[in-house]
Formats: sequence, structure tokens, C-alpha cells
Amino acid sequence: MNRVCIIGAGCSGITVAKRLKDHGISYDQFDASDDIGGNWYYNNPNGLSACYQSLHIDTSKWRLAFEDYPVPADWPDFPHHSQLLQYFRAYAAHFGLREAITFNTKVEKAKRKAGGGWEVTLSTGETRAYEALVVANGHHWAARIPEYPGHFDGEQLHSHSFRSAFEPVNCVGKRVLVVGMGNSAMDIASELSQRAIAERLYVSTRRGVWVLPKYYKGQPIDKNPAPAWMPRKVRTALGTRMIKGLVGRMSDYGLPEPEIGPFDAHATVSGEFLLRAGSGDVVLKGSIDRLDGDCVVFKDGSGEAIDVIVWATGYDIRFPFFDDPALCADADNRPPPLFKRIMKPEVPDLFYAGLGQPLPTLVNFAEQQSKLIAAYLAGTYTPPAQDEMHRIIKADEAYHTGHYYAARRHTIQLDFDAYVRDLKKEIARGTNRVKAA
Ligand SMILES: NC(=O)C1=CN([C@@H]2O[C@H](COP(=O)(O)OP(=O)(O)OC[C@H]3O[C@@H](n4cnc5c(N)ncnc54)[C@H](OP(=O)(O)O)[C@@H]3O)[C@@H](O)[C@H]2O)C=CC1
Repeated sequence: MNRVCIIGAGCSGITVAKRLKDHGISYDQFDASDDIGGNWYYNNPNGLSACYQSLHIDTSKWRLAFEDYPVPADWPDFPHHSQLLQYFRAYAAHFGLREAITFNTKVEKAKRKAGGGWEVTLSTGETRAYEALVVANGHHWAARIPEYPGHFDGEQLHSHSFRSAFEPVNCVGKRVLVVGMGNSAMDIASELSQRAIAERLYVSTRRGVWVLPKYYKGQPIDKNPAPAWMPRKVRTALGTRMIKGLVGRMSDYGLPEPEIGPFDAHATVSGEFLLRAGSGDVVLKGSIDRLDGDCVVFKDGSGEAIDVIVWATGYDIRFPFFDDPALCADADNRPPPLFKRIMKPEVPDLFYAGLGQPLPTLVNFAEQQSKLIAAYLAGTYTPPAQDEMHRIIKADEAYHTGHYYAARRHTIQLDFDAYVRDLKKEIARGTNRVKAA
């Protein structure tokens, strides 16, 4: 019997699998889909991918490679989703990961046994036992749509199911309202606001948002970050000055002026949106008050006739295979407190992988975490005592999320470079704990 069960074969699941394989730790991996890729598998038959046809990742190619598998040299700075998918599949092929993945198989239930270890029930009806469980099921698939009083007679969809200006809803000649100002909203509003598409494109936001550029002096803005050793205050001050110098005031483009600094929210990045707004092709609206047939009424009392609403309002974090609420996100979308965003102190055989919004990069986040997971399972790393883990979790969370405004979308923010620097130190400490024991 294999020791470990990995749930998910997206970019987080496959890199954890690779590290376990390197350490000779036996595992099974399950994915509900028919292939590797998770969120980056466009039109994933498991229905969980949020990719739209035009999607290019916001992180530049300089920041998103796995450590031991370079991205193709001929990639553009901001690769298309199809290139990322190809890269993940090539990674899995190169390291021989495919054979251990059971596709078209969902983990329906994962139940911790009284004395430790896991009982995993599959969609095939089979139940298997494992020593440890790695959860890599992603967190951009459970679409969240806010509720407003009234009813809407037009068509509406969440950004998760948006594919293009024509699919699943033909937006040509329509009055479209995009709700939200995160990165989904930026991409979708920029695309639909082209004169050949929507008759009128509105964006509703409940706050002013900084829209950051993708380039600085011809280079992707994330390519040369300030070093991780530099105090956060200094990095933020330098970055803020640069951003304000580059984009000016948001009101210059007809957008509401943010009440916060550019780094006090998850970064909204777009090379197109400000131009679309400045060109008058995007009309900014405030918060929605109510829906009224073919009209959306806003808090300022204005109303607009709308044909299509695109709710780009984000996602809930879900672990549908757990019954135990202590292992799931709470009502405010906060996952359980996790040591290094990986381990719940009271549950030593459970590992969450890729559960973060690491800035500026996402792809190699779980790769970094896999080092701790594999070392722990191989017996060369041990974490500190439970109360110490709780103390560190509090301090870490204050560091990584404390400066963001309170919102459901900010519960898993992470300063990637600082995190990696700290994780390396923790793995070294845990290695010494084992040696000293
Ligand atoms: N090209 C790329 O690489 C892309 C990357 N992404 C990433 O995917 C993740 C998800 O992004 P996204 O889908 O944009 O979701 P986000 O959660 O990042 O953004 C949701 C937006 O909807 C707003 N919102 C939420 N609830 C309401 C409400 N009740 N009324 C009004 N507004 C509301 C939020 O505002 P508020 O802040 O007030 O809560 C926010 O502006 C992010 O990590 C993002 O960076 C997404 C798309 C493209």
C-alpha cells in the first residue's frame, strides 16, 4: 500500500508528487479530470478551470518556473494559459509523474482515523488507507456570487464560466456590467469594452482600486523585485513611489481614487484597463443597491439598463472531501490556521499545498512547500511543539495578511520571497531538531 494520498494534479499537486518521488516516498495521486493541469486546463472536463480563451498569466515568465525545470526560452514575457498547461504536462512527463496519477477519479471523502492516518473514499466507491494526506485541490473553482435584493431578467454568469465575448453568452451589442475590480474583472472588462463587442461596458466597484502596470521601462514589473531581506516598510515605500510615478492618479482615468496604498490590496494588474477607461469605453459605477428587472440600481441612486452581468466577484475556499469543519475554511473564507501555510498543528499527517495567493508568483509556491512536506515524511524534518507552531502562525499571518484590508479575498495572501526565505530557515531548524532528538 502506498503511504501518501495526493488530492489534485494541478501545478501544486504535481510538484509535491515529484518531490515525494525524489525522496522515495510512495504515493497515489487522484484527479477528477482526464489530464494534468487543474485550473490551467482550459475547458477542463471536470468543470473547475477558470481559464478564458484570452487569458495570459499576470506573473511574468521570469518568476514562474519550477526550480528544476526551466520554462521554454521562446516564451513571451506573459505566457498564454495554453503554454502554461503545456509546461505542466511536459514537467510531469519529464519526471515520470503521470503513471502514479489516477484520472477521472474524485476523492469524495477523506476521513482521519482515530489513531492517525486517513481513510480515503474515491468516486469509484473504493476506500483506501493512507498514512498521510496532501490536499492540493486549488482555490479558484468555487465561484462566489453576492446576493442583492430584487431580480434580474437579463443573462448573468460568474467570471469562472466566462470563456470569451461569445461564449457562454454572446456579448456583442449588449450592455454589459462587470462586477468587481480584481484581475478577472480587468481582463474581462478590457476584452468586452472593445467597440466591436459590447454596446456599453460598465464596471461596478465598491472601492477605489490601484491598477498596476505590467511593464516598467520595457521589462515585466515583477522581474527585478526588491530583495527579500529588505524591510517590508522600505520595499513598500519604494514600490509605492514607483507605481504612483508610473500610473498617476486613478481619478485621471475616471476611476474612483483608492483610499489605500497600491500594496494594501491583492494586486490588480492590467496593461489595458486604464487605457480602456481613459478612452471612455469603460463606465465606472459604484456599489450595487438592487436588481430591478432589466435594470441595475446603484447605491448613488443611478440605474442602468443592463443585458448581461458578469460577476467577477471571486471564489470561496473549499475542501468538499472533509466533513470536519476544523479542516475547512470558516464563514469568512479563512482556512484553518496552518503552520507555514502547510500543517495544522494538531494534525501531523495532513498537508495543504498551494493554499495561498503568493505575490508575485504562484507556480513554484507548492514546489517550495514540498521541500518541508517530503523532509517531514522522510523523517529528516520535524516541526516545533504545538504551542510554538501556534505562536508562529499568528506572527506569520500578521506579517503576510495584516496590512491588507479585511476581505474574503485576502485571507491567504503571501509575500512569496519573504516566505521562501523563512521556509528555508524553518526546514534547517527542523532538521536540527531531528538531529538533536
Ligand atoms: N491574468 C491573470 O493572471 C489572472 C489572475 N487572476 C487571479 O485569480 C484570483 C481570483 O481573481 P478574481 O477572480 O479577480 O477574484 P478576486 O477575489 O481577486 O476579486 C474579486 C473582486 O470582486 C469584488 N467583490 C467581491 N464581492 C463583491 C460584492 N459583494 N460586491 C461588489 N464587489 C465584490 C472584490 O472587491 P473587494 O476587494 O471590495 O472585496 C474584488 O474587486 C486572484 O489571485 C487573481 O490575481 C484572475 C484573473 C486573471
